[in-house]
Amino acid sequence: MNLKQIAAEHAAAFVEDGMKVGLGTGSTAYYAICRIGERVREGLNIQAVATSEASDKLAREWGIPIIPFDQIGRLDLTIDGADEVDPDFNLIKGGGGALLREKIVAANSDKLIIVADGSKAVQKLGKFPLPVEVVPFASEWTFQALENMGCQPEWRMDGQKQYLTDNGNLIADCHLGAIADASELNVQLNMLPGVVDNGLFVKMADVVIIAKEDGSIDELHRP
Ligand SMILES: O=C[C@H](O)[C@H](O)[C@H](O)COP(=O)(O)O
Repeated sequence: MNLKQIAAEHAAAFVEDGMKVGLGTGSTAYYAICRIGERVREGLNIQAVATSEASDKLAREWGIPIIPFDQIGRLDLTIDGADEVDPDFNLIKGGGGALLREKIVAANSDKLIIVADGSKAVQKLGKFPLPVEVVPFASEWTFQALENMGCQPEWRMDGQKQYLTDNGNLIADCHLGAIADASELNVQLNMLPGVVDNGLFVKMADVVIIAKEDGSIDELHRP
């Protein structure tokens, strides 16, 4: 079993009968969806929402009942991955482009459980380029505004074309280096007209599950 799978399967055990569950996106959340799917096939009764078209498809393949977001109500928990996790439970997410739906689903969850291998645990966020989701209208103007803020943005590409999120928006990956104040940066970015959201999840994670090189697991709970 690889480390992502170890962390994800540990988290899947948090899901109980009757729960409403948010399903994350990415190569770590993948294993959580598969494990939850196995449990559904064994008789676990849950309702779920997915944070991306890819996770929606995977969940349906496993037979996990997917409910439209606006019909499911408050979620008991969401299991998702992250690109970076700091000691204060702040995250960078969106390496897979799903940050907006992930943040909405996380905000609608009683508990956000983050699963990751040890490489994602950092002292300071920012080595991983911070994804910023930008509406296509006036996108070069927004890009310039990000540059003026010193964010060193770079459009995410999909071959020769600009990458498009599930919401039809663009992603500017911002090469920030160590982020001094994630909370302040989160607000500053989201105040820019044209920015839909960014990949900083400030104190949204409740539990962080890290699988380490030796196969052991750190299960950290936000105080
Ligand atoms: O947009 C994608 C998500 O935020 C992912 O959860 C994040 O990028 C981590 O992905 P992975 O588990 O593949 O490293």
